[in-house]
Amino acid sequence: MKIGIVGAGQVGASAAYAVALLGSAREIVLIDLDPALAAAQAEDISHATPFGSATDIRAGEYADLTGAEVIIIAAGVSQKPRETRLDLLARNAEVFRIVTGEVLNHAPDAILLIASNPVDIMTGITVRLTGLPAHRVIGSGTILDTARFRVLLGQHLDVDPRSVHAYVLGEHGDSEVLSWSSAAVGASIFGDVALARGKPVTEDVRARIDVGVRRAAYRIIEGKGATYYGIGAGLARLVAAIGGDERSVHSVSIMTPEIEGVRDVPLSLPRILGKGGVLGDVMPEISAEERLALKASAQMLKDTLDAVHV
Ligand SMILES: NC(=O)C1=CN([C@@H]2O[C@H](COP(=O)(O)OP(=O)(O)OC[C@H]3O[C@@H](n4cnc5c(N)ncnc54)[C@H](O)[C@@H]3O)[C@@H](O)[C@H]2O)C=CC1
Ligand SMILES: CC(=O)C(=O)O
Repeated sequence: MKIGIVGAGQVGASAAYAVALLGSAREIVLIDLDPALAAAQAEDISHATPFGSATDIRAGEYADLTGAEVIIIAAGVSQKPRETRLDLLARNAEVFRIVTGEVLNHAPDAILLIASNPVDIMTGITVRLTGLPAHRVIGSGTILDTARFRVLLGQHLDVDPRSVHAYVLGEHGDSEVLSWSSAAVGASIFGDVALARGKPVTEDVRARIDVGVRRAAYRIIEGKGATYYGIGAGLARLVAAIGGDERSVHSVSIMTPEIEGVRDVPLSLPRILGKGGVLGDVMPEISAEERLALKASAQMLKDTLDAVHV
């Protein structure tokens, strides 16, 4: 499969590196406003391929996207310390006006994977700008928050996070909803396993893990200026799910007709991914408190998107 990545900065390059190691695509084209950066990233990552997979990676122009089945958009500005994701909206909306037009001209049939922040709003804006159906414009949404949640839940129980099934719903951002009520280890309820293993989910444990997930980006950006390895691996995983027509479940963001009474809103729910993009939703049973939080997150995202004029 051929894929394109627009934005060859830290996130775009990390995604390309992860795709090359996982072997989730045969060919990668990297595009950036700064062609020298794209060329340098492509050359550097190509030197990893003998250790990973037979992936051809090169820098290119928009015309080189012809035939790409998936295009990751990671172009634009990123948060500086103390900025929120929503603070990036006006600047990245301008970038997307240019980028989406070029992408559509050269790869009208591609599935778009949006990574730029605020990712839910950028996903909604991309649907508006391109007119593509919702299932083909997929924001990485809460894949990273879900991964952070699973890591911390796994650490709490000393269990492999791949055996922890838990989702973060709603916004990829401050209003996100950690669904504790639907969290599971293997096929058992997380809280029951925690109790049985002598590590109950107390208020303190919940608060520590909530901050660990919700504030992760702020902590990492304070420490090293940006986050990129986690999302890079997550994007490569989504590419594999689509390219391999896996029908695996990931918490990604798409324009959603209705959730908790809020209509036409971009947000994350667990969804089935395959060749055509999003093939369906797998909404977990969640508590009344989580439903209220999800409604508030959805309403905030809807109000923010409605206020954008593109
Ligand atoms: N969805 C998620 O979970 C995450 C999203 N992000 C977001 O990803 C985005 C990229 O972050 P980084 O890679 O760290 O930033 P970066 O600054 O390292 O890279 C952004 C790249 O976009 C390029 N660019 C800007 N305008 C462009 C245009 N018109 N056409 C083509 N390329 C253009 C820049 O030249 C730059 O190389 C940010 O919005 C950031 O907030 C970051 C981490 C996680
Ligand atoms: C930057 C960002 O969105 C994150 O690391 O979650």
